[in-house]
Amino acid sequence: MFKGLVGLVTGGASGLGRATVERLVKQGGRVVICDLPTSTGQETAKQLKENVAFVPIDVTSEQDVKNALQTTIDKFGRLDVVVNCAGVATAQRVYNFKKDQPFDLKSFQKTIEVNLIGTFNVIRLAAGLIGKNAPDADGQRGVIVNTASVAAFDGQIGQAAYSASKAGVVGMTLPIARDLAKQGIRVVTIAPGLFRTPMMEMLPEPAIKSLEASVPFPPRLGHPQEFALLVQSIIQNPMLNGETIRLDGSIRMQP
Ligand SMILES: CC(=O)CC(=O)SCCNC(=O)CCNC(=O)[C@H](O)C(C)(C)COP(=O)(O)OP(=O)(O)OC[C@H]1O[C@@H](n2cnc3c(N)ncnc32)[C@H](O)[C@@H]1OP(=O)(O)O
Ligand SMILES: NC(=O)C1=CN([C@@H]2O[C@H](COP(=O)(O)OP(=O)(O)OC[C@H]3O[C@@H](n4cnc5c(N)ncnc54)[C@H](O)[C@@H]3O)[C@@H](O)[C@H]2O)C=CC1
Repeated sequence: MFKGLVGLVTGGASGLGRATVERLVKQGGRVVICDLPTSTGQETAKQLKENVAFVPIDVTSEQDVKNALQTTIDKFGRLDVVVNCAGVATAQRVYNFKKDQPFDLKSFQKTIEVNLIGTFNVIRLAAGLIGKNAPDADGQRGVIVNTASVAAFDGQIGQAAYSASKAGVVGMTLPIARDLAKQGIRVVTIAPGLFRTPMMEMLPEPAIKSLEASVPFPPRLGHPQEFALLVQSIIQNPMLNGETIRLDGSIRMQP
């Protein structure tokens, strides 16, 4: 189905990103995994064999992302799809009155830096490469998929930084889609609910259980493969553009 397609997946060593890499490869695509040097990207690429390459990057670095794009060209000759999954989760009260301590500003900045600015950094540099593709019969040159979160809309206590970063991703989706429309590049954001990944497993099990029980249907955490399935649908459906899609079993998170 994706024979000839070349993808670049940030955060591709783990969780939702990894499931996306696996699906793209299973459908015949070739993929560059971009993740931190400390991640399991190298092992993941080895397991998935010759159609996958790993480039250690920090998404916030211009030089790192340029290197990843150069490797994509050197190894696979083109770039059709970017999936931005790299992200970090933080939880802290705006002011901890028990400890008389304000939210750590560096932590707020880091969350915005990785989740919002990192996503934008990858989009702005990758767009230049995707835009060089010859257009298909519909005029399309490629697709960019971003990952926000339902926390962009109903963030819980402690999620000020995380929600702000993800709301930024939602907010820039339409203007970037409009901006890149002339070039035939679509931009779509997924806002996942709760998915069982290493990020989610950082929460204490009782918190996971209570969150799980608050999903109307199906009353469970999502499987990363279900995220990857939506990425595939977005790539396949040319009318999806400039939109954020919630993928959440209709959860609306409580305070
Ligand atoms: C990854 C994704 O993209 C998907 C998601 O967003 S999944 C949702 C993730 N949610 C989170 O990460 C929640 C983050 N928040 C927290 O972990 C904690 O609120 C916190 C660590 C920031 C603060 O903890 P704390 O200051 O120790 O608060 P704590 O003493 O536990 O609780 C204080 C009060 O707030 C309530 N509370 C704290 N966290 C809560 C929560 N997540 N939901 C509901 N109530 C909460 C407690 O019930 C308690 O209530 P009362 O004292 O009024 O009875
Ligand atoms: N798991 C969930 O329930 C949800 C996850 N999300 C979002 O989905 C995305 C993927 O999350 P998960 O797979 O759950 O988490 P994960 O923690 O399993 O994977 C995130 C990956 O991003 C990488 N990463 C972090 N900072 C990076 C940086 N600066 N540069 C390059 N790579 C970096 C990590 O090394 C890791 O491999 C994140 O953006 C997250 O915020 C959104 C909603 C729900």
